[in-house]
Amino acid sequence: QVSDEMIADDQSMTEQVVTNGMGRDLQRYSPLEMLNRDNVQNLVPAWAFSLGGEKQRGQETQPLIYDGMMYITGSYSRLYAIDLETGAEVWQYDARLPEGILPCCDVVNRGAALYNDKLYFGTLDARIVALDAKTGDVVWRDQIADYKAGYSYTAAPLIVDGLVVTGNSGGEFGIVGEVQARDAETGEMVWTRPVIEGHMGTLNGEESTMTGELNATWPGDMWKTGGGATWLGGSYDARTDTLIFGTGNPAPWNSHLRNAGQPTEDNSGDNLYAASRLGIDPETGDIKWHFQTTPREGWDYDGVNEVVPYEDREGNMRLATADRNGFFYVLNAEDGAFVSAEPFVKDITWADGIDENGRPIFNEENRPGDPSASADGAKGEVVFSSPSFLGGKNWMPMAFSKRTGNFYVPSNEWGMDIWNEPITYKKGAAYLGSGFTIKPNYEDHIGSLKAIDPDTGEWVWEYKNDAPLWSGVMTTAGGLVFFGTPEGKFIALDDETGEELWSFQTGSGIVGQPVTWEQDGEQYVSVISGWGGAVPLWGGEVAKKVNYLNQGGMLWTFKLPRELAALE
Ligand SMILES: O=C(O)c1cc(C(=O)O)c2c(n1)C(=O)C(=O)c1cc(C(=O)O)[nH]c1-2
Repeated sequence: QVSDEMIADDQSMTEQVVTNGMGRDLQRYSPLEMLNRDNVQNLVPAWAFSLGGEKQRGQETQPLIYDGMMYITGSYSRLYAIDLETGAEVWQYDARLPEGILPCCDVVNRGAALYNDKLYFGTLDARIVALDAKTGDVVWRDQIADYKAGYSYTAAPLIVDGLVVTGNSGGEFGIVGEVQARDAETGEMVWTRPVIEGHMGTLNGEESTMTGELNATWPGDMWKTGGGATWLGGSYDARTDTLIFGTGNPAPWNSHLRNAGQPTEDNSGDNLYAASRLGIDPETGDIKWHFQTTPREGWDYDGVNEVVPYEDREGNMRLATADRNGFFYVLNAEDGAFVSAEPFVKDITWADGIDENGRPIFNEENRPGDPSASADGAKGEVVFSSPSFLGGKNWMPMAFSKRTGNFYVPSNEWGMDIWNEPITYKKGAAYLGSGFTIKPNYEDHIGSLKAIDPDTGEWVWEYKNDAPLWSGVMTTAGGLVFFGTPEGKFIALDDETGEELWSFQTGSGIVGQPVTWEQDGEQYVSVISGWGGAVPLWGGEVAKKVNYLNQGGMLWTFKLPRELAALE
């Protein structure tokens, strides 16, 4: 049984990985050092596991490891239980999706959660399912929202105080972002927190508090379909007992329809709380603080990227997040107050920087134009903006190293031509009001893994990759940084220099999230391979450039054999 203590100590308990993020602070750091810079060249495959069938694409899962088992989710809302010793399948669960699901960005799932004797995972028809971890039998199942209205769910759930806490997806369909907390045992709803101003939360079945202030930052009824999907799930800072969720783009993309196209004296076009980070009370669902990365958002710069609690070199409790908009933010962990923001990509054109209050210094001429100002009203002025709407960084998680004190950030150097068009809301239909073409900013690379000193924002080193990076990163006390590439390589770098020390060709592009653990005195590393996610669907010319490999669905497990650990 996975206890609250095991969840709280997941980072230091090296024989298990029971949380998404290798700890609910999502540091993705392992204190294991058996495998290290001196012996990583001896890392060899132990076993591999195919997800089987025809559903070979978009494998974004992070494996969970507990009690001799590995649990992975697969694309198309599948979950597999695998024997950790042999790599043999023990059971599998297929959610059997209905026709007409509407995930915006591929049929992905990013992982499950473990608590007591159950596994929890989300499905593309916007459900949360609790399974018996031993048998795979359904214990309870509940609907998060209506998939016919464009809702889906791709994130890993988060377990806090006996609650299973979920986000939602659907920002491209004019849904309303929400965080929900259910009793993990029974599935009963405890609270809900819609994240767009004007909507009511609930607590124990009763209406609780309104989110924000009705119409304070949205014109007319636009808040009713305001987007802000909480589609990456959240983190938990135990030191302040705070859930931290990011919120996606406001809907529609066309900012001129949301009073966000022009600066206003009272910031009434900010469209709270889209493109923000929210600190939420796990007991009541109340918002404790908010920090909006992109007020007046107009480029699809979702604010969902993971927020990582950490201690800086002076012992301050901080939160770090690398936003789609290209800036790496440090916030105060107590109240989400702005501390600093520095660019983590080379070319940012939509803003000249971030001011001392954390607000962007907008470059107004790089905001896509208002179609209603054009001669026929059909298309606004086309502008070039960087980063592209897929972001300086997308969902693929960065890692913090307790060894170096640096963050390791998977980033992409690309921009886009973007324009606006008229659009009206229609249930279950795309609600963008924008068009775009992504362009690489450099000939020789789009992907760029950077080691970033959070105290200064300085880039310690950069590892360049031809294709856009789309996999999670993991650090270890052995001085290693693991990640994968769309070209199929699973790579270990030196955390101090960025030098490539080891790599393995996995056969398909990697968009998964690596983990490591200890078993019978030996260190193991796993990652899933299977190209997919938003790049092949939305990347246009860039996507063609990276179609090197076949689709896939293979979990690879590597180990450092005992007899090779001492060999250099
Ligand atoms: O607004 C949303 O609801 C939403 C959801 C998702 C998702 O759930 O996967 C993505 C996005 N937006 C998105 O903007 C995006 O770039 C994206 C990339 C991916 C992916 O898995 O590669 N998902 C999503």
